[in-house]
Amino acid sequence: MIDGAFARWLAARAGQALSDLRAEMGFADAGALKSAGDKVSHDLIRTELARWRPGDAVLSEEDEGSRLAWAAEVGSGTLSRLTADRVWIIDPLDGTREFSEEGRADWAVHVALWARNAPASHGLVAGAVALPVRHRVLGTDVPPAYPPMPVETATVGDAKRFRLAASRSRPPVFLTDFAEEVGAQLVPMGSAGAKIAAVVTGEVDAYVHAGGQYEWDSAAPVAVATATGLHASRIDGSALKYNQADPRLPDLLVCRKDLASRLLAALHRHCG
Ligand SMILES: Nc1ncnc2c1ncn2[C@@H]1O[C@H](COP(=O)(O)O)[C@@H](OP(=O)(O)O)[C@H]1O
Ligand SMILES: [Mg+2]
Repeated sequence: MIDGAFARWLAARAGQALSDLRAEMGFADAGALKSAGDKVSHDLIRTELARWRPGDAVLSEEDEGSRLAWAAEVGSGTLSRLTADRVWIIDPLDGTREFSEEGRADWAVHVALWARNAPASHGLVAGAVALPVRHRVLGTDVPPAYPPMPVETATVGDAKRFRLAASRSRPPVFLTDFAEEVGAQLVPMGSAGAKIAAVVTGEVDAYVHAGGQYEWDSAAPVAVATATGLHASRIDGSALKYNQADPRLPDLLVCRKDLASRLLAALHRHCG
């Protein structure tokens, strides 16, 4: 199976396991549901990668020391992903908080493949984002149409207003001022994958994040977004880089290409 189709299959399987877990455990103990979700999805993805892509390295949010490995291991040269030609960058459950809240659909499974000799600047050659509650998997194997087809926003009252997705729990500090300047209506949402998927499908026009994130939070959705033709970059306009020694990737902008220069200029004024 080619990598894009494999990523779709894997994200869908993990998403199904997470939906089953939610149905089994219910929502009475949010902490237990979050921990079980992270573990069930991580274990499933790790097992299938070991079985079907045994020669590839893996960077998963749920690996022990995933956030700190760069500090401890880079010096000793033991971090195998840094010399590997192919690295799967995985967030087994993005939007863990929302996963544990009944009725919410803004959580996702991220599966991305980084390759050393990739033509794209970010190095991502395949990716899939599963949105289990929506029974949808977005993937690079069948990139969604570009430009996105905006959905009806009539219920919001101002259908033409620019819609900007941002974290509902940790939005950038400059977000309110920035939104005001660009005339955007804020759409708070959980999960980086769900927010980038909302840009891909046209539910929102852009997603801005700053203040902290890791490679696994954005790799798969950025792979899909760029495969469709969307703009994805750091908020200073520089390229998103993956499989770096330090997996922190604290900010990003995803939007249609025609909006990018205006939004980057405004971002520069607010945080440059
Ligand atoms: N300031 C921050 N520092 C580190 N991670 C952050 C962050 N803000 C958001 N994230 C991570 O980015 C993902 C999307 O966040 P949000 O829902 O707030 O937009 C979440 O991933 P996980 O759910 O996989 O932990 C969250 O942990
Ligand atoms: Mg995440």
